[in-house]
Amino acid sequence: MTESPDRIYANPQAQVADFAFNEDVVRVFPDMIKRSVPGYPTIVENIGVLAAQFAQPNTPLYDLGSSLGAVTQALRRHVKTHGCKVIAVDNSSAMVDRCREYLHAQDAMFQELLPVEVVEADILALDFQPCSLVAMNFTLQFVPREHRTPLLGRIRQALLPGGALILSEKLRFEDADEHQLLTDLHVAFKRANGYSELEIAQKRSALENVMHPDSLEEHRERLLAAGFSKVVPWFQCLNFASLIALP
Ligand SMILES: C[S@@+](CC[C@H](N)C(=O)[O-])C[C@H]1O[C@@H](n2cnc3c(N)ncnc32)[C@H](O)[C@@H]1O
Ligand SMILES: O=C(O)C(=O)C[C@]1(C(=O)O)C=C[C@@H](O)C=C1
Repeated sequence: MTESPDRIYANPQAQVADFAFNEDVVRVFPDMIKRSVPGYPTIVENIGVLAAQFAQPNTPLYDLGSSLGAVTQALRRHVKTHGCKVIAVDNSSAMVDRCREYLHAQDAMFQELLPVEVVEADILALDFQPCSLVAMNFTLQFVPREHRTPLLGRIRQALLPGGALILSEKLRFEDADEHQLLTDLHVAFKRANGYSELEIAQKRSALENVMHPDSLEEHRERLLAAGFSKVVPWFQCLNFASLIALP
């Protein structure tokens, strides 16, 4: 599949619109997320590896905010548990359409993959089935803050004993110096991946009203308040981290 380079913010814009997961973003998304999120390929692949340890026979695995299905594909590469299926959910119709195309291509290439259902829906309105794994890879940061604890509570209620939530997020840091250092290093990461100062600045302003990262401490407290018993960080690269939360 051809991968178009992300040039969305390459030219000066009189007014930078709020970031949206629309067709323009869909076209460049694989390139955009790899060049923007330090550790993204490692996180995605290892969500598959971790999921295989938690998946239980005859249960669904959720990929919430699935975008083009990168996590769903990793789940299908690694989870061999009998009777599992993946439910991939996203509320962007542009993402869902392209995700279905990618997954059909994967179906045609490999036999015996877990079945997948791609659902166009708001994860806040989802009726969760009892499940053994939920992955949210850089999705919760786009959910309005007041909806985060109730959503995590519903996920906790749906998780079967022995299951897990894998939650990846951009982090902010409570210590101002630490926050500044890791923000500067993230900018250096984007620069090293070929983004110009203009692209970095315009994307920052596009995300400002749309994406609201929390600190690791806030995540831990919220997950415990939502009923999870244990929160274990398993990955951090600069200001991006992934956690395992156990029911
Ligand atoms: C940064 S992307 C996720 C990347 C993807 N998980 C991956 O690993 O490639 C965030 C996704 O969450 C989706 N999203 C945001 N809020 C949502 C909601 N309330 N319900 C469903 N999907 C949502 C967006 O449409 C977008 O595709
Ligand atoms: O923080 C940034 O600058 C980002 O580009 C992050 C981020 C994300 O974490 O989801 C934001 C939007 C795109 O989906 C890709 C990456």
